[in-house]
Amino acid sequence: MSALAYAAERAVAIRAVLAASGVCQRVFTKLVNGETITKKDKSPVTIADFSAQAVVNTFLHQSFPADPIVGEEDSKDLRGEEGRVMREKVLELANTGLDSPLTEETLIETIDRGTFAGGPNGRMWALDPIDGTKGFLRGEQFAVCLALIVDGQVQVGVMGCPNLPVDAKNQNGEKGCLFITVKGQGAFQRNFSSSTETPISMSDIQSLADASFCESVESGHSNQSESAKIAQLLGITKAPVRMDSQCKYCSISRGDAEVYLRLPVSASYEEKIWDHASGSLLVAEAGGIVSDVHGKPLDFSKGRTLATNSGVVATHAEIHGKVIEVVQKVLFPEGKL
Ligand SMILES: Nc1ncnc2c1ncn2[C@@H]1O[C@H](COP(=O)(O)O)[C@@H](O)[C@H]1OP(=O)(O)O
Ligand SMILES: [Mg+2]
Ligand SMILES: [Mg+2]
Ligand SMILES: [Mg+2]
Repeated sequence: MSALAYAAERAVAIRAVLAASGVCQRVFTKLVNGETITKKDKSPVTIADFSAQAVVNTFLHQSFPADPIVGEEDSKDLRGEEGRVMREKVLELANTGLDSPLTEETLIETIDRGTFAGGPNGRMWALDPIDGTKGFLRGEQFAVCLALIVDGQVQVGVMGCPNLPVDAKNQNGEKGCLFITVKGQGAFQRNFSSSTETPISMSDIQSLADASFCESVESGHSNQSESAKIAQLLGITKAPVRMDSQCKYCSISRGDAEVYLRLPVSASYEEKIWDHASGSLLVAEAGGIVSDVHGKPLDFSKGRTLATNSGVVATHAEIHGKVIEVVQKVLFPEGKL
């Protein structure tokens, strides 16, 4: 029997994401204010973001040394005397997730392997070492997200969600789950505590009146007043589930909610490929459709951002057309684009 496509990449991605998730979990209880830097775009970054990127990049380099990486973080804030305190903490933390320790020098080099510009040709990994840093800092949802993109198509996606209950019906039960997908091979969940994988699929509700939708906690990331109007027009009566990070893609993929809306807040913000690559393949493999607000597929071949897309609409395949129709009506009432 021939091995399944991308079996090696899948296995390495799982090991890398589990190791990086462990690093994030270990640091959480020890984080203090001074260990958070505010980036140029006003978003926070912590020692855990840098360390998780170093850990994943190390695993990728060991197994696929020729593959470029599009990673969110770079080492700028860790360099020189100014970055010394942060650099030492990142090094110590990253090495808790690695068998062969990095040095200060190899740490910087490893993090900066994530600076690839992306594009339409060949293999590349897209990495968000912590997606939803604000959720991470609040002790709520965040995800370590890794995807393999080949010629602009996402082929493998693995997401680690340390704070996500393994069963949404038991919010106080075990937490920490991994979501795994390979194009054409389905969507799976396993718990951090076991290697048994369970197939997952979206819920195929017949009536939108029974549906619930999820969206960002941050009103600056998604237009929540417009999503409320859309929900009302669709006949959705349940309150939205607000959650940080690509855990939203994971939640709808296993049927916790039916619709994920991410409506543009400003025309100038371009979504990053690492924020959507793994999650969008998971939803597609679980029976859903992911598009932008115009119904256009997300295009991962344009560089580090989804430059030709606007927002995200992810739903079960059966209701996607209807949801896009209403999204268009609310966002573009005059039919203007
Ligand atoms: N202005 C913005 N609009 C949309 N998304 C943003 C914006 N600023 C940062 N993000 C990114 O949105 C994602 C969080 O989405 P959500 O709000 O759905 O949890 C993160 O990837 C976050 O980056 P980061 O990875 O640094 O946390
Ligand atoms: Mg960030
Ligand atoms: Mg992110
Ligand atoms: Mg991030």
